[in-house]
Amino acid sequence: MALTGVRVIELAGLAPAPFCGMILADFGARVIRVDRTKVAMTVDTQARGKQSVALNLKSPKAVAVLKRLCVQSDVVLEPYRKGVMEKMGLGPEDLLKENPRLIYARLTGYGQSGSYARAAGHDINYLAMSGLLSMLGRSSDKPYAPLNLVADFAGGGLMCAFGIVLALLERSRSGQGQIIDASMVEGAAYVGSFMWKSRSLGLWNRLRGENMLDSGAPFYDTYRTSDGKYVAVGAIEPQFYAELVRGLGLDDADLPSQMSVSDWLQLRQTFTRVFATKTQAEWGRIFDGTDACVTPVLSLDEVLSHPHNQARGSFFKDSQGEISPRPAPILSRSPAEACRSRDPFIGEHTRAVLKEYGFEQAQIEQLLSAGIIECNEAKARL
Ligand SMILES: C[C@H](CCC[C@@H](C)[C@H]1CC[C@H]2[C@@H]3[C@H](O)C[C@@H]4C[C@H](O)CC[C@]4(C)[C@H]3C[C@H](O)[C@]12C)C(=O)SCCNC(=O)CCNC(=O)[C@H](O)C(C)(C)COP(=O)(O)OP(=O)(O)OC[C@H]1O[C@@H](n2cnc3c(N)ncnc32)[C@H](O)[C@@H]1OP(=O)(O)O
Repeated sequence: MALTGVRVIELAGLAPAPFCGMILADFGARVIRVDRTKVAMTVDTQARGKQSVALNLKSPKAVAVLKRLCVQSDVVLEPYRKGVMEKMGLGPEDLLKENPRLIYARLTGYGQSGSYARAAGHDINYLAMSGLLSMLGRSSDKPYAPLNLVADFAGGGLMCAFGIVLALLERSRSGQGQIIDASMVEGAAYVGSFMWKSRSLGLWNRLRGENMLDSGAPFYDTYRTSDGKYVAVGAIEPQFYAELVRGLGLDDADLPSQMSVSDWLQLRQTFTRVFATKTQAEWGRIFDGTDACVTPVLSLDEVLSHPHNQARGSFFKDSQGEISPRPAPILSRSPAEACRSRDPFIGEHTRAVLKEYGFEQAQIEQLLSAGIIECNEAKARL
C-alpha cells in the first residue's frame, strides 16, 4: 500500500483527527492511537486498522514514554487546543530537535495563531468562521450545517491527511520533517474555494437558497416520491434538462424556460406534483440509463445493495457486520486495503508497542503497576 512503512502516533481526539488517522491506516500506515487510561470505552468510531496504547499523560513518566514513541515515528498527529503539547514538553520544537525527520501535524479548529487559537469550538463554529455556513440553508430559513462533514472531515481530517502526505513526499527529497498547522476554518474554506472563485459567474447573486446550486433551482433539488422516498435531480445542462422533462412525461412547450428564475416556483410545483405520482424504484426504471441526472436518495443501509455500488464494491461489511465506505480513491497498483477486523480495545497494544519501541519487560511492568500505562490484551482475548 502507498503508506506502508510509515509510523504514525495519533493522540486520541474527537472526530477529525481520528478520521485523518483512519485514512492513513487504510492506505497502509501503521497508526498507533494514544488513549487515556481508566476510560470505559473510546469515542473513536474511526479506529479502523489502528492499534491502541493507553497512557496517563498526567504522569511525567507517561509523557516520557510518549516522547520515545514520537521521536521513533514518522508522524505525530495531535488534536488538542493550542499549548497542550507544549505544556507537556512535547511541542514540535522539542520533538523535531530529537527527530528532525518528524512530521508534526496539528489539527485544530482555528490554527496555531490568531485571537481564537486557544478557544474551544466544534465543526459548526469553524464552518461559520469559514464563510461557508452563511451560504448553506433553504430560502427564507436560517443557515444549517450539513452534518459535521465540511469542517471536521473535509476541511479537517482529510485536509490534514493531505498535508501529511505532502510532507512525507517532500521529506523524501529533503530528508527534513516539518510542522503542519491544519486549521479547520482554513481547510473548509479551501475546500470551498469554488464559492469565492465562481462569484464572478453570478452563481451566488441571489439570497441563500435561491441560487442554482443551493436548492433554488427546480432542476437541482430533491423530490419526494409516492412511497415516501426521495430522488435527487441535477439536470443543469440543457440537453440533460431535456431528458428530465421527457422522463417526467412533460412537454417542454407547456413549461416555462429552464433558466427563467421568476418561473422557478411554478416549475418546482410541477416537478413536485409529477414526482409524487411514482415510487422511487419506478422513477429509477425510467431514468436509469438516461442522462437526466436523476438518482435515488439512498439511505446508509441501502447503498450496499444498489447495483452500481455493488458492481464496484464501493461499500463493504466488516467482521462486525457494519457497513462502511471503501477507502477512496482507488490506486491501480497500491490500493488501500481497509482492515476488516474489529476496532482495538483501549490499551490492547500497549505492551506490544512498547516492546517494539525498545522498552524492557521490567520497565513495562513497573509502568503498569504504577498506573502510568494500561494493558488490555486480556480483554481482547475474551
Ligand atoms: C461536532 C464534532 C464533535 C462530535 C463528537 C461526538 C461524536 C462526541 C463528543 C462528545 C461525545 C460524548 C461524550 O464523550 C459523553 C459520552 C461518553 C461515552 O463514552 C460515549 C457516549 C458519549 C455520549 C459521547 C458520544 C460521542 O462520542 C460524543 C457526542 C466536532 O466538531 S469535533 C472537533 C472539535 N475540535 C477540535 O478537535 C479542535 C482542536 N481541539 C480543541 O479545540 C479541543 O481539544 C476541544 C475539542 C475544544 C476540547 O477541549 P478540552 O478542553 O476538552 O481539551 P484540550 O484543551 O484540547 O486539552 C486536552 C486535555 O486532555 C489531556 N489529555 C490528553 N490525552 C491524555 C491522556 N492520554 N491522559 C491524560 N490526559 C490526557 C491533555 O493533557 C489536556 O489536559 P489539560 O487541559 O490539563 O491541558
